Amino acid sequence: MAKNIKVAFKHVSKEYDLYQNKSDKIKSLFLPKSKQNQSFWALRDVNFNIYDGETVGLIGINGSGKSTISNIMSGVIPPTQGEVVINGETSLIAIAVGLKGPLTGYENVRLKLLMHGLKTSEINALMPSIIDFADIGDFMNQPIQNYSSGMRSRLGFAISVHTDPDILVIDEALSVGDSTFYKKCVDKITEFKEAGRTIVFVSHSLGQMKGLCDRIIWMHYGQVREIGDAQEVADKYDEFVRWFNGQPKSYKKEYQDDYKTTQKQPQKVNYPNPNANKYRLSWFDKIMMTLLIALAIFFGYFVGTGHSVMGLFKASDDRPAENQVVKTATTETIHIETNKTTA
Ligand SMILES: Nc1ncnc2c1ncn2[C@@H]1O[C@H](COP(=O)(O)OP(=O)(O)OP(=O)(O)O)[C@@H](O)[C@H]1O
Repeated sequence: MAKNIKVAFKHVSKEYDLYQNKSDKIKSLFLPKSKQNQSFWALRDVNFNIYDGETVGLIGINGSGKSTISNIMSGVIPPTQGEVVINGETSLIAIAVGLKGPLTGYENVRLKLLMHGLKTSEINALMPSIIDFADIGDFMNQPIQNYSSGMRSRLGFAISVHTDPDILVIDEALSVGDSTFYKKCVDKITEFKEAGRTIVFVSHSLGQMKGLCDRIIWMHYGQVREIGDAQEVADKYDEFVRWFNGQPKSYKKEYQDDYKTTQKQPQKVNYPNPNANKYRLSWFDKIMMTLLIALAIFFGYFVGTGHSVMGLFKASDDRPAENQVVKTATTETIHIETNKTTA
């Protein structure tokens, strides 16, 4: 029987612009691509399918593109080129994604579940179970910017598993929890697997990968190096890491620099993203953005300096003469001083 594809990456590439400063970033919205800064291809021509009910691991050294894939898969960022097909609803659990720092634990739960389309009554019904799973006590009332990474992960995991997703993407979220929480998460993942859900798992831990995954995708500097049986790919990756760690420092640097340089070079073959127009800014959007930025600077100036906007519209004759202003200020100062002395 043919397996149903849950996630398909077809010639997917992701380009990031390497900005020197914030103003470069704003300028890039308006400049043609040819005049912009250097770019970096975090993913190049990535192809894979993930099937219904599979648990697939993403492995690779730092910067190899694992989180870029998990973010594209979860709709957090768009691909630059190629096509991504997702058959179902994805829920991403990652330490740095999806939770809003200034909001409390409770507020984050409500916000995330509302975004998943749940009604208030459904959220209220799920709340006790989420609180129980996260097990962070009174911290539920605190803004999550005060949480440790383990606590964020607990809350993120608790929320995501209660959204009942078709595809669960877990990006390094297990690596920061303590062993009790880890066990709880693994039990939940096993429950998901047994229920036939699809899981994508990003981790640096080969032990976790071998224990939980059916297949592994090994990413290497933005490209797929191997896809296959979890045990086999994990062993090959382990062998590579051991080999690499055994190399002299100068060789390691040369190896890394060579790949990074290649990642800065333009694409040789371009595969269009069929959904690109969904993400592209139209000229209308650009004009509206310019107007909004101009208005923000305009009002920001008045808020920052304490001047009144109405002052702009006053006839110049109505404005007090310079010496008059000085006189008023002096009178006020004397008045305040007098009050202070009498008090
Ligand atoms: N916003 C960005 N702007 C520029 N480069 C970026 C951006 N985000 C990621 N990158 C680069 O893209 C590459 C892939 O990053 P990604 O976070 O996907 O790697 P990773 O495999 O998840 O790494 P790690 O194991 O360290 O989490 C890295 O070289 C990173 O520096």
